[in-house]
Amino acid sequence: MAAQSKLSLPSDRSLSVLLSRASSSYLKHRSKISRAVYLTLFVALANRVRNAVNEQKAAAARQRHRESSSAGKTTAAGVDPGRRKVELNREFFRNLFRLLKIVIPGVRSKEMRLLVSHSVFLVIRTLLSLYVAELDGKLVSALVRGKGKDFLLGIAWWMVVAVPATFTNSMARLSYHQCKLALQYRTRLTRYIHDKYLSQMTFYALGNLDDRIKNADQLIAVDVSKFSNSLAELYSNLAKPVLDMYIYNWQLSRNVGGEGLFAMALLVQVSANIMRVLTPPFGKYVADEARLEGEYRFSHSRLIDNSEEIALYGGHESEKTTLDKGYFTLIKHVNYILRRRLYHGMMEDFVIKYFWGALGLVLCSVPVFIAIPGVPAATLGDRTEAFVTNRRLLLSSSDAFGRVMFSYKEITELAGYTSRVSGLLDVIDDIHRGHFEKKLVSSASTEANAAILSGRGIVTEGTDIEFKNVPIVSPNGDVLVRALTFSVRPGQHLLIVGPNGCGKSSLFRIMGGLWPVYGGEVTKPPPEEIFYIPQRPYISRGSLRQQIIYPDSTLDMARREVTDSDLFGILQTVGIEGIVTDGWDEEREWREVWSGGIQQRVAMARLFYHRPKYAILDECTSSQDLATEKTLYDTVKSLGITLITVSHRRSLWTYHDNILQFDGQGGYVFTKLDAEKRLKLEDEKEEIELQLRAVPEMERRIEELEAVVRERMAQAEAQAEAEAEVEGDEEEGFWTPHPGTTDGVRSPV
Ligand SMILES: Nc1ncnc2c1ncn2[C@@H]1O[C@H](COP(=O)(O)OP(=O)(O)OP(=O)(O)O)[C@@H](O)[C@H]1O
Repeated sequence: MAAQSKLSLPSDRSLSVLLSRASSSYLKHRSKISRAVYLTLFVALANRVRNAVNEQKAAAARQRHRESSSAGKTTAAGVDPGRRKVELNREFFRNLFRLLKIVIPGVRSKEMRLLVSHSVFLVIRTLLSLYVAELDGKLVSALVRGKGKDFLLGIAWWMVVAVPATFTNSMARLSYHQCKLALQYRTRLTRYIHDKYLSQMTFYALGNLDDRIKNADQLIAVDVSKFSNSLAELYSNLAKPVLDMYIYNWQLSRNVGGEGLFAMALLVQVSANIMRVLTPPFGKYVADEARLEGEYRFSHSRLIDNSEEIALYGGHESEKTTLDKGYFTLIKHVNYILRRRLYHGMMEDFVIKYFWGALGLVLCSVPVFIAIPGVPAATLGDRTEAFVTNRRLLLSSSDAFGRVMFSYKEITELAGYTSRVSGLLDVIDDIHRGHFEKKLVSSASTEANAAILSGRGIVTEGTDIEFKNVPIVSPNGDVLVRALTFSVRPGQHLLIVGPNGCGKSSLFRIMGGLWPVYGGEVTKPPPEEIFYIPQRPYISRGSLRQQIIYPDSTLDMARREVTDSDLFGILQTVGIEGIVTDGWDEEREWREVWSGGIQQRVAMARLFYHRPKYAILDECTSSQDLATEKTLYDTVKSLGITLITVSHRRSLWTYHDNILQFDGQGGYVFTKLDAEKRLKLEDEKEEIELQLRAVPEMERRIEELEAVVRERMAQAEAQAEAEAEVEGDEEEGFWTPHPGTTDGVRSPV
């Protein structure tokens, strides 16, 4: 300190002379030095760009090599989006640009207006800060020189400037613009995703036919929001410091000389590069954390969805283990990130606050120590003013630079969210193109199955339902039936039977367009002409009316000219008019209010409301007694609806004309169904089966009886032999006393 204060004294002539000589020689060669410095900078920059391009080319080549070695298994996304590598590379910028186009759709959009007004406030704020820095210098200078009037005037002006400065500060600062922007981004992105997610049955395919996305709900509800916040925050945290850096440094370079500033910038750049190398991949950490959060949340929602079953099984301990495991995996990861952040924060603090702070002070001292020739020596007041202004500028500039540096962490976090959200969009687009990716089970790996899986069938619209050589393939790649051919014409009711898991419901999934058609030809009427009632009735949210007309809206109902009293009539038909207690607008959690049987009848009521051409009834009356089932089926037929029924109940045979019978081994029979004849045959068959079932018991009884007979025969033989022996003895004059007798009386044998 002592040495420094000594150096700064103007009386230290020798040093001043030395410095002024150095500076005059520096000024003499200033333009040459500048040229050399800028040339060096340019060469360094060009080298960095060339290296970056080479790196990208090498990465692309590596990626191509990876893709070609796993041909046929890659997707548009390439890697499982939940786990793909998160880096600040070309892919990140491509993805970010794609999302930016969604969240800021045009120059006239609301988001653009918000961004522009935000930016304007940011510029005004920086210019005002610049002005305040100068004012501060003048005030301190007036203080040092003892100029009271100047000082008071300065203070008054300071207060005047404070009014617009405060307003711009609060407008430019985070809260208002940033939150508004984040909300706008989220709305745009959510709408965009909802449009795609709920079109072409994508929500079904994402969960059932493709396993690249694990928790789509988490991605849409949480990650989109985090991405939007992160993007809005980044603009505030990056745009302002970059602008500050530019303006402050420009002003500083005017005050202290461009080369000094450049030298300092070079040092800062080197240390920043070192820091960047040492910065952990926070983007990947964030993406992993979001994935683990999703998995943990999903375990909880599964517990809630199946609470009754789990409670009845007494499965709470097993569920607790699953939940604990999910939670601790997440927490372990969060703790790991925290530790990495701690070390990284310490390094950042040291470099940015202390090392760069010291560099800044050295820079501020330039005009103090170096007297510029031709320029009159500065007075103490001038030097103070210059120092205070420069120091303020420098503090703001280094603060801005620090924030740019810190924002690297935020950028990597944004990269994490960008990767997850764009991963979801990639997979959705892929599904829309008809490309699915799912880990196939072993049976799918046979060549014959692979050939079926690689094919695609034809789907056409018609009045009948017809399948010609269509394979039924499960999403796991299991070929349930190689080539199925059958047809349903209006009025020709079809019954489908077969063992569990043979592919009965899968047929409807293909018919409904949920599963791809891997071959053959499918003809089917437009979707609105087929109504499907599944095994488990779906009860939606909303009013009682909405339950009956689902998926129609009340507007559709009005368009169909159906009234509430018509609905009541339908409920009477299915025998549940009692559920209307508080009017049609009553809203409750109907799934919990109604029993399974009532839910099935509500599903049938929907069918009577929609009155389609074809009704697919997939075991949907299993909880009904025979009399109710009869009423329901009679009503369906009386409405002219053609039935396609899956049921094991013989009582339903009489309602059908054709039968499609699967054997569960990949074979099937499609034929006319003469219910009466078939029932008779079935009765006879059952009788014979009953008799056959008794055969083993009869055989066992025969064996038992044979054993008894054999035993009796053996006993009789033994007795005969004994008698023969006794007779022989008598003839020879011997007699044997009978046991228990002593009188020598002969006992009869
Ligand atoms: N989303 C899915 N992902 C993977 N495999 C599936 C999926 N849905 C069904 N499967 C499989 O397809 C096969 C046929 O199922 P399907 O539901 O068609 O049987 P089903 O004949 O209707 O049986 P059930 O009489 O028990 O209802 C089963 O092995 C089943 O595991």
